Amino acid sequence: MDAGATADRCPRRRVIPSVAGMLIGQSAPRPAARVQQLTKTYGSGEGMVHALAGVSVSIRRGEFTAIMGPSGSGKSTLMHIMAGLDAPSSGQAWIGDTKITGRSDTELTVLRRRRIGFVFQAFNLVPTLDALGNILLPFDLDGRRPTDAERTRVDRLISALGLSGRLRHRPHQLSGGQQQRVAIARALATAPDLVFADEPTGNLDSRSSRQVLGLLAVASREGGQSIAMVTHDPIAAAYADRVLFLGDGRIVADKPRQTAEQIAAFLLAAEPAPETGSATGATTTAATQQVPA
Ligand SMILES: Nc1ncnc2c1ncn2[C@@H]1O[C@H](COP(=O)(O)OP(=O)(O)OP(=O)(O)O)[C@@H](O)[C@H]1O
Repeated sequence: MDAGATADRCPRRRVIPSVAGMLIGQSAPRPAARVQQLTKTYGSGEGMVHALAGVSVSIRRGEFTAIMGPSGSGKSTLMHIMAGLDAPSSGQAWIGDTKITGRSDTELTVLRRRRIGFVFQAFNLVPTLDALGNILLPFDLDGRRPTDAERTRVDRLISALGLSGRLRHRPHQLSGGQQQRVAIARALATAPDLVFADEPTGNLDSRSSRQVLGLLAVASREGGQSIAMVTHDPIAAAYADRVLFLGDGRIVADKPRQTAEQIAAFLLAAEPAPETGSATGATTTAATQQVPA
């Protein structure tokens, strides 16, 4: 683990000399995560799939980034490699200043536990723990109890997510949406530097979705947390500061905050052509073009 683990939260100020010899402070926050020339190939021969075909991109610190694209475009693969849950076929990945490609499973487990929060489609809740036990699990796994300030923060999350009346329920006693909200509270409980969320609103009604997206937006805007969220939903992506679009395992567009209508229009224009003829099994999109990191 590198020494930058705690320092990463506080972007260093890069000092550059002006022409007059004065020193001008310029904020140059390092990215929360980045990948370079990432490829991921599954299978071989005729069945080979290029899930990622040379992706270079950064998740900026303190920003809420949405990752969109057609089904099979590589969104989950990219997120899993960025989070150290999967290894690329080639290329490199960093979390903060820590290069994660080539690290051992043990090192990656500690890194994830300390610095990353996860919300996945399959909630990954522990069936034998009640909702509160699941929410507090990151502290248990780190071998410590929450501080008073952390407990206050957790209580606020529980209340904001409407879970106060469900804390003693085990996952099988909760609805899908409630389980999803428990997973979100757990992901944000330790205020990790970086939160990866894969379709976090996939199982939620529109009111719960707004609550969750609002929480993620506040976590980045006020808490300085960096959020990377995979979503198919233009309304969800409209909460983000930045929207990355994937197609054919490549970044095809990188846009600042968009309205849901702008996002939907872009997705429509990028829909796969009827006859793709792709040899790789990946889809060809009208808007496919590599965008530099
Ligand atoms: N374990 C695997 N074995 C073989 N192929 C895989 C595997 N995981 C993913 N793929 C393939 O890699 C490509 C990218 O998959 P990925 O799950 O990253 O796409 P996605 O954009 O997240 O899709 P969706 O929106 O449907 O979840 C797809 O063609 C998929 O079939």
